[in-house]
Amino acid sequence: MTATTEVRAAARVVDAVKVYGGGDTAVRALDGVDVTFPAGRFTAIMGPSGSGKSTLMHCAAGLDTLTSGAAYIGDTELGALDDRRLTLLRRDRAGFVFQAFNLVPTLTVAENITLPLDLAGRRADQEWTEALVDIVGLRDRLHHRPSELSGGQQQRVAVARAFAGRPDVVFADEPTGNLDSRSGAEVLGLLARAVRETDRTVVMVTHDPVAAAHADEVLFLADGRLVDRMEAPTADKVLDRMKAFEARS
Ligand SMILES: Nc1ncnc2c1ncn2[C@@H]1O[C@H](COP(=O)(O)OP(=O)(O)OP(=O)(O)O)[C@@H](O)[C@H]1O
Repeated sequence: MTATTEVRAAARVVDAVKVYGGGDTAVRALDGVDVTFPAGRFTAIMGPSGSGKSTLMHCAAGLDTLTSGAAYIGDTELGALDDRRLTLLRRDRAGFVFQAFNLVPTLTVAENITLPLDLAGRRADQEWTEALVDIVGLRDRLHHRPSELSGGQQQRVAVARAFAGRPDVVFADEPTGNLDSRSGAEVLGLLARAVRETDRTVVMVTHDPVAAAHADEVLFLADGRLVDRMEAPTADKVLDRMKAFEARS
């Protein structure tokens, strides 16, 4: 971090409420959440199953809409955009890593990495792409197809792809859910390194304390509310915090 005291928000939600359904069966998945995801930081969102983690991430990323409140990427309020402009904003200013790697099987690793840029008609920044390829350690796999890679390698391609367009923020939803612990640790290390070395922002949903420990800060949700946050997390500290929530509920 630099010496500046002002925190620039890569993304944020203000008094975010999300209600699914209506009447007796309505579910209040987010119940008045205020969260800032600081630029240049790796933030993990944790909480028990059903606490609203995915809902918060999807609404912050413009993949879903809030019932009330506001979500911003940078200074742009997502609720003020029509569908087309929202799609463009997601494409140009956000990156995504999901549990399923979502690579295109017929394209090479290199083509998968630059696919979002190609679809947007943007030219890949050669220097940036080269740096990403080195960060994720795929230089000798660039001309392979996804089926020729291990799961961990495929997810590393997805990480490079998410950062390819220099997005303001990369949203990762259980990015290690399909990986063994060693590959998972590698992917998390790469996410942390990409944040550090390229000054990007990552917001990651996880239920795994070991994964959360790779983040700079962990936010804890319970019943759709932000109940705690932890700087410089360790897996043990996160696990203890989670146990305390479970004991209370
Ligand atoms: N499309 C939907 N329709 C109705 N209810 C939903 C929908 N999506 C989520 N919910 C409900 O909203 C609440 C929050 O769900 P969400 O998926 O955000 O939680 P989560 O913390 O990500 O859970 P998990 O760790 O199990 O993935 C849950 O009670 C869930 O059942």
